[in-house]
Amino acid sequence: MTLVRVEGLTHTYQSRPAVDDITFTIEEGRIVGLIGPDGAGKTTTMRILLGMEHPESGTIHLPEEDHSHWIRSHVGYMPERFSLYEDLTVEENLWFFATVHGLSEAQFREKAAWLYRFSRLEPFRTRRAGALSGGMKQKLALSCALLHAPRLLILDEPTTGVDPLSRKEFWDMLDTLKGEGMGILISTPNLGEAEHCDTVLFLHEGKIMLQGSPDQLSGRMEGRIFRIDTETDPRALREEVRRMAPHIPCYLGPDGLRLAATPEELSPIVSAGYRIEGPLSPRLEDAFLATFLGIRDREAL
Ligand SMILES: Nc1ncnc2c1ncn2[C@@H]1O[C@H](COP(=O)(O)OP(=O)(O)OP(=O)(O)O)[C@@H](O)[C@H]1O
Repeated sequence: MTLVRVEGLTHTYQSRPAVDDITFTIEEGRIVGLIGPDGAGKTTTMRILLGMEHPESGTIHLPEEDHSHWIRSHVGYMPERFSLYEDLTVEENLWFFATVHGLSEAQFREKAAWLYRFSRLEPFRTRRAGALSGGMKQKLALSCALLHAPRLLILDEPTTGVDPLSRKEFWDMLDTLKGEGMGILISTPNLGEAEHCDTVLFLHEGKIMLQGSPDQLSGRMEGRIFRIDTETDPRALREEVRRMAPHIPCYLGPDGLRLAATPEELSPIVSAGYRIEGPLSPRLEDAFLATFLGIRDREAL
């Protein structure tokens, strides 16, 4: 079932579009990722969906006519900044949010028991939230957002600044929730996390530059990814290639300098004597970086 359908959403701050004509849907049991650098429009998109900001144009369809009621009843939200009470313990924070959502004490006890198992926060229930690690704080914030059993979760950069192990645990939790049918909208500046999403929206200056499943997006680069070994100075090599072929997106990867181009476009580099390998099997990161660098280079030319 479709939980949210957004069509042509546009919002401007001081005559600069923060969100520019974006359209997407969120289904039950699916994770939609808003991927993009700082200022791309991820938070603004979420704030509009939550009714905190009124879009200049575009429409939002939710399963109920009364949007405010549906959002209050069925949406769990984790804002970008830690928004819990640092002086309250883990349990007191959970209890506070349970009362906000009108849970009875018995309902709270049942839900908290499940959340403690789910988030593995049980041993820390009497610890002040301010004394938790970054990863545990995020698990507590997620637990608070889950107390009223939402159907849709909106998570604004929940894994930024979180250590890799906690980040993996956090994504495991999201996969479990997805398996139970929850729809999830998550934002991140981290390209690696996009692999976990069913649909990825790559935003740049408020516009969707790429949209699709990770396989669809990497598939677009089939036959277009090549590499050169960077045995000497990788950055110097990148600058040299950019000088020879300024319109070809190239970026340093773990296996050398990667180039996104057709074999014909690579001919000036081959003629200069560089040994180019490929085409390689494209990664999702190739689709993002080639698109982003392609736009930036076009703007610079
Ligand atoms: N309240 C505001 N007033 C003016 N400009 C704003 C406001 N909120 C956001 N913007 C601008 O809108 C654009 C999109 O910001 P937004 O916060 O949605 O991006 P983001 O992708 O979430 O990045 P970040 O992670 O930095 O928040 C940016 O250029 C930002 O400066």
